[in-house]
Amino acid sequence: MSKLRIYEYAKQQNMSSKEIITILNRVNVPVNNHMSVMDQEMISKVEQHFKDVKAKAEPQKGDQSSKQNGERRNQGYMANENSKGNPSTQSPQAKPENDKDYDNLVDDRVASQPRNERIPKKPIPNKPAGAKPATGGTTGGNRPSTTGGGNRPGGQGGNRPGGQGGGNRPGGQGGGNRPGGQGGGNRPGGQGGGNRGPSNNNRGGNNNNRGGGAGRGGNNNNRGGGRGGNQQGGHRPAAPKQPELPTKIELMEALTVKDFAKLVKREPSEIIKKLLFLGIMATINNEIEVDAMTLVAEDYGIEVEIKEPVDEEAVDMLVEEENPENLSERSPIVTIMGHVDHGKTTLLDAIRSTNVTASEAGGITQHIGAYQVEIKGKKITFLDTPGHAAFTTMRARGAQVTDITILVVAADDGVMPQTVEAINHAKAANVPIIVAVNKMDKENANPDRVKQELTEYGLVAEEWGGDTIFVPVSALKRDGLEDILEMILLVSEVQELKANTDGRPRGTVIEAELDKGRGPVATVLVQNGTLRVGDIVVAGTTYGKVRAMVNDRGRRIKEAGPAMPVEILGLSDVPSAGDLFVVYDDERKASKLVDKRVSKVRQEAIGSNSRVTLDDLFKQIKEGEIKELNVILKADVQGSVEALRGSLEKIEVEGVRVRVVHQGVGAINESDIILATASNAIVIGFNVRPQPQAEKMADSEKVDVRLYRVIYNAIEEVEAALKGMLDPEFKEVVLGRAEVRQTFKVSKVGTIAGCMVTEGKLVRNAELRVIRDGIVIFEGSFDSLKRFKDDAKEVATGFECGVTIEKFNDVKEGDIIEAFQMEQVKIV
Ligand SMILES: Nc1nc2c(ncn2[C@@H]2O[C@H](COP(=O)(O)OP(=O)(O)OP(=O)(O)O)[C@@H](O)[C@H]2O)c(=O)[nH]1
Repeated sequence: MSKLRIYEYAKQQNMSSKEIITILNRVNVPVNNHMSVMDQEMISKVEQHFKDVKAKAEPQKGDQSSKQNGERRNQGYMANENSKGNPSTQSPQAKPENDKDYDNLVDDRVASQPRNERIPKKPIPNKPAGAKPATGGTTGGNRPSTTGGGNRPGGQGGNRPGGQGGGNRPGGQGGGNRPGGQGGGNRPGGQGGGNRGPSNNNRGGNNNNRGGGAGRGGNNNNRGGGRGGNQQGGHRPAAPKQPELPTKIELMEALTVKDFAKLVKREPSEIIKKLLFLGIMATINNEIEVDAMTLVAEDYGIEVEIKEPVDEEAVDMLVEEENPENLSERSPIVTIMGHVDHGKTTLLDAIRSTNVTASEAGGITQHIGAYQVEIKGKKITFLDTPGHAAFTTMRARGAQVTDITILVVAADDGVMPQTVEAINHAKAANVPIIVAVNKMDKENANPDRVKQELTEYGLVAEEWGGDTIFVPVSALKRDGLEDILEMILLVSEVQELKANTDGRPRGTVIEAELDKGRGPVATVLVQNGTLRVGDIVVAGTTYGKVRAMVNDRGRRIKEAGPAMPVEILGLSDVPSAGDLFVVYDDERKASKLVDKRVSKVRQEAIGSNSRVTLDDLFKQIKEGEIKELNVILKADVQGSVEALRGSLEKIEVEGVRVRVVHQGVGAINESDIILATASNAIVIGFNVRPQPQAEKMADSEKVDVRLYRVIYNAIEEVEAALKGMLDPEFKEVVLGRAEVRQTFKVSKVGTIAGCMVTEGKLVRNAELRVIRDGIVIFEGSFDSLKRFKDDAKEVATGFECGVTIEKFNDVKEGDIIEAFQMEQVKIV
């Protein structure tokens, strides 16, 4: 029995850990908790204690239960020890001492014990009805009969957990004198009075007055008696049978009381009671920690296995360690970045149309967010979303897709702000940069100036002693394209890019949209393994079976290996750009994971929505903390949403920023407008239109909906709008004046100025100033404005009123109170 822990021993004894701990404390062996190890000596002491109690009890009652096997002895022990409920049949010494805690514990244990758990498995002879509680006595059902002790030979009490309560309740002692006892005598069951016990006992002398109660007792007992034989005495037919407890449960993280109750197949109220006993106040929807759940479960005798919570997100992110033997070379994935108009799109298009993969030549180019080209028998994958916005968004989502960055700098323009940003992004992501000095065909092209300027950012050309590759190109004339591609291959060789074609397929969503005919369509970039039609894919908050795959030439394919961009059909919803995807073997597991993610996202959304209120916005603006333009963003594809969001959120006009409160793919609908009203937002649609209903609603709610087809225009307009939001000009408007005719000092209120409004009106919510002899002596707000005894919102010329001023009591007769407010100057 080495290393036997208390909870294990308790289980063996069919007792709760707490009971054993209590007994150990009583025999002067202090222990910490249910996990404490019990040595042989401790076990002996506990067993000796059982024996002592049994020995004390036996002479008094020929209790059968006490002769039962060890499994039940605790109950026999409890019952006997507490059966002082019937002084006439039991010796008061049966309970060794008056240990209040102990009694409570026992009482609690009994009260909360699931009946079927504690009922002896063997039939108990000669105990037909008495063993069960009267049907009518619900309480009796749960805490047996205790009382029973009173009417029946205590021994029976001993057989059932129920038998014990009497000891705890003073009423129990009355048992002997109660009619219940008589009832028992009259009835076949004999013990019926006992069963009704709890209520009778508790009420002591009331019993005698409650003939009805006694009568019920009798009935119950009769019934009980009738069934007793069949039911082998120990069980109670009347009480609804509780479902069987699980033998083992797994706990991983905090659960609500409701969920935990479900897990252990018990009523939440019962769990709440048990928690209370542990000193934990919880309601049905409160979460309870694993520790508390363990204690409760063990109290039920349920084995608990604690599992480390598995962070599915982390599992997804985890790129399994691949055996180097299984790895093979893969193509590089390239992103093109650079300043506006420096030729990113032209370069991407030029490369695509001149270097299509040999096998795909002839196919019709399709925009799927990425494409592959071939040079010297090797492939290169280009992400088709130029600009660092998309790149950063993906990176922010944990997607490290890019292996190499092509930084496009126009030779006639040189380094510009977005060139610098692009450099910083690439550096932050640790991605090597190849500089494409574009527009070399232009007369004023000055590649040396570009090289010179870039040295400032740590990009030093090889010929100048650095290690950055500069390639002069003309995207327009398609010059230097091969050079660029060769350089990409060169850099990627150094990088030794590898993947396992047979590994678990995983990768990143490049863009996604909802296609009217095809449903959610996502372009994914496979980064490891081989994605096949029929695979079950989880991507962000969506999943599904890959129904079909289409490559960048619009051809249907069956499988896609590493570094291959492919459009997939079959997802249940539209994922977001930058979402990682992983293939799962089990569809159920996939759906469970997605459910979890969806509810997490929803909760986050609720959290953020609650912040998007006008009140809050006003507060923030008033406090000068943040000034924001709230925006709801809708676009045709996820890629545009992300790109637009990235750019918008970078705009900052003198401290005023854009905050995207909601974004999505698809038409602008009514719920967008409702959200816009609630959050005082404007709606930006990119390549989408509002639905007719939404348009109407926007009109009536005066929501500003702006539609664009060019990202740049959207950004420009928003910038302008933000400028309009810069601190508006205010001017003061005097609303009225009043003369103080009299003052009254009232304790707790302060000075009340009795006034006569001489000009305009006084307005309760306006600001005020106190003017004495032409000098402003105080500026503040009204504390109260009254007409006679009633609060007034405003008081007009010619009327008297009472005014108290916030934080100012020094008002005097003859003072002028001027009410004013600040009004925004409208810029026309
Ligand atoms: N002369 C010349 N013009 C070029 C070259 N490459 C691009 N252009 C022109 O430069 C302008 C901008 O080119 P884009 O490819 O749209 O530039 P971009 O960087 O993609 O611009 P944004 O999408 O606005 O960020 C277009 O008018 C192109 O025709 C080039 O090599 N030579």
